[in-house]
Amino acid sequence: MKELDLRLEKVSKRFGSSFWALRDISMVLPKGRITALVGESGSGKSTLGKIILRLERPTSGRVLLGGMDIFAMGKEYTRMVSVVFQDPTTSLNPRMRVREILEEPLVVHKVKDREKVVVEALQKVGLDNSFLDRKPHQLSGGQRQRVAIARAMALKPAFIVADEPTASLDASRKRDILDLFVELRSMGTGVLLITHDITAVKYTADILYVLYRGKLLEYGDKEKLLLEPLHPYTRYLLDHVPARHPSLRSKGEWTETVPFFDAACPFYSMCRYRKEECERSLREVIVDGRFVACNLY
Ligand SMILES: Nc1ncnc2c1ncn2[C@@H]1O[C@H](COP(=O)(O)OP(=O)(O)OP(=O)(O)O)[C@@H](O)[C@H]1O
Repeated sequence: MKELDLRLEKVSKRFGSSFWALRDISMVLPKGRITALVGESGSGKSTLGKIILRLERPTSGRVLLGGMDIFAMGKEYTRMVSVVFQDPTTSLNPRMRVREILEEPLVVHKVKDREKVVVEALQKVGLDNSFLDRKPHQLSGGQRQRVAIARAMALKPAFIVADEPTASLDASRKRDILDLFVELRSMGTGVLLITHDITAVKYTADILYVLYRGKLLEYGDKEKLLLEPLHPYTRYLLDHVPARHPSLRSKGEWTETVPFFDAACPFYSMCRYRKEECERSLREVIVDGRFVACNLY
């Protein structure tokens, strides 16, 4: 049987007539691994997540699950790939009780023994049965995100896309939620962790993809990448580990050394090491087992 992985093949996404939010993205999400996708605000992370969730269609390229085009698949796809959004306040229906929130996907997919599945899912995220009859406003932020994760886990999906799942939480709650993703990995689930938070990446991820202005600039084994980043943008990103959400940081950190224009390398105008050729062409190479798109290599 073909290995069950999620695979993006040269996925591009254009908004309007000329804005490319994603350019030629190829990536593989293995099962039982946490793959982190990092990049600053506006780099295209959420757009990529939405494409995997079939909420957006790529302008070109393909997304495959176990070799099948996901846009040709039926309802079974939503059973195999589920989602945890950033803000559980908006992603959970305020009128529903926890029981109904957890049951909803089970009803859609005609799962039997729903009560048992619901209770099990709740237990896995560390909440007891007393939560079943509560509504989202009766829960703390951390508990709401636990419920969102329980809902995502209930169908035992092969993959979970988590888009900034800890952004709305304080530091101690963050760690608890990240631990749940680590547990999901041990159960064989593949996780795509979309984040701007390098600390979360350090703590959980196995594989790291670095996205900048819609282009993958570097990816590979997390340990190697954090220890010895190759791309000047990855180095820049790690030197500026955000203490706060990007929207709250001072703009000064992002000074461009020349005005931005559409060079072959999207980091051209920020890069201290740029060469003349970076304006016209960008080399993509494998160095020490990882991918880097940079003319320095
Ligand atoms: N539906 C849309 N129509 C037009 N432009 C869009 C649309 N969705 C996203 N974009 C643009 O695409 C770019 C990438 O957006 P995206 O939300 O994917 O980035 P992101 O890396 O997730 O950022 P953030 O961390 O701020 O959510 C942005 O410039 C955004 O304005």
